[in-house]
Amino acid sequence: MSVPKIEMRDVTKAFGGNKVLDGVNLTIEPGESMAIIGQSGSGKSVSLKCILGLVQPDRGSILVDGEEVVGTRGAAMTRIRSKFGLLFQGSALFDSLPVWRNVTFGLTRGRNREPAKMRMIAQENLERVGLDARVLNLRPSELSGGMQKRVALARAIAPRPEIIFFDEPTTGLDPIRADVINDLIVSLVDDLGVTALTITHDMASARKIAHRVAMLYQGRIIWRGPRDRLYDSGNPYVDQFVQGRAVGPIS
Ligand SMILES: Nc1ncnc2c1ncn2[C@@H]1O[C@H](COP(=O)(O)OP(=O)(O)OP(=O)(O)O)[C@@H](O)[C@H]1O
Repeated sequence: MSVPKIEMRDVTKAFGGNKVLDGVNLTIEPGESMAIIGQSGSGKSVSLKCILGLVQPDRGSILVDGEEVVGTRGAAMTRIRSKFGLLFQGSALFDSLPVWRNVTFGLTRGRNREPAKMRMIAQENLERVGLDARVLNLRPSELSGGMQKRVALARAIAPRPEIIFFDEPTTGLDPIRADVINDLIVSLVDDLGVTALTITHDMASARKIAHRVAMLYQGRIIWRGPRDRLYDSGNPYVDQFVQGRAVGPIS
């Protein structure tokens, strides 16, 4: 078997007396698209930050291509992070910069390097997300929320990361625009052959984007399975959550 792209082993994290992760185990294979679902406050973002090396777990191990992330700093962590692309929840574009510089930000680290080449790279990545050259010189605030998401997607893929993290990719979009973004994510993941990890409470998005879904509850992964089992999991916690019922084992 190949080495998993990402492996979380018994990851535990508390903030003061609040035990947020209580032994999370999760394996994501190369080329796989995984979604973590769970209630607000269930620790989805904390799990993501642990993988990114932004939060240090109290216990456990996180391996990326077999390399330990926990406790890794400096140049070694920078090298691991160079494999990552991230689509933030609120798009997080810089409004002081035109679209093309936003898209190439990860390549130039904010410096104005080789503008002609960077504009070409921006244009190529914008085309991949269905935007044409007319947006290159616009400011993000001149775009709709759906277009801003596309620009943020173009920025996430521009450095050709091996792993892309999608943090609530459909938040703030109407259901139709959300579905357009879901479709785009599916085709980008397929075309670029990347590994993807999405955290979301949008079930339609999880079902569309992910090959497999894992549910976090009380600090543990209580269910994992293929996306077409999400509504047929046989797990009362998953059932209640995906159907959005107020009554059930989750109080
Ligand atoms: N830096 C921190 N310091 C203290 N507590 C934190 C910190 N980061 C997260 N928490 C706590 O950890 C818990 C889980 O938060 P997290 O943001 O991971 O939830 P989530 O599942 O991503 O929720 P949402 O869907 O609302 O984004 C919350 O109770 C939160 O208050």
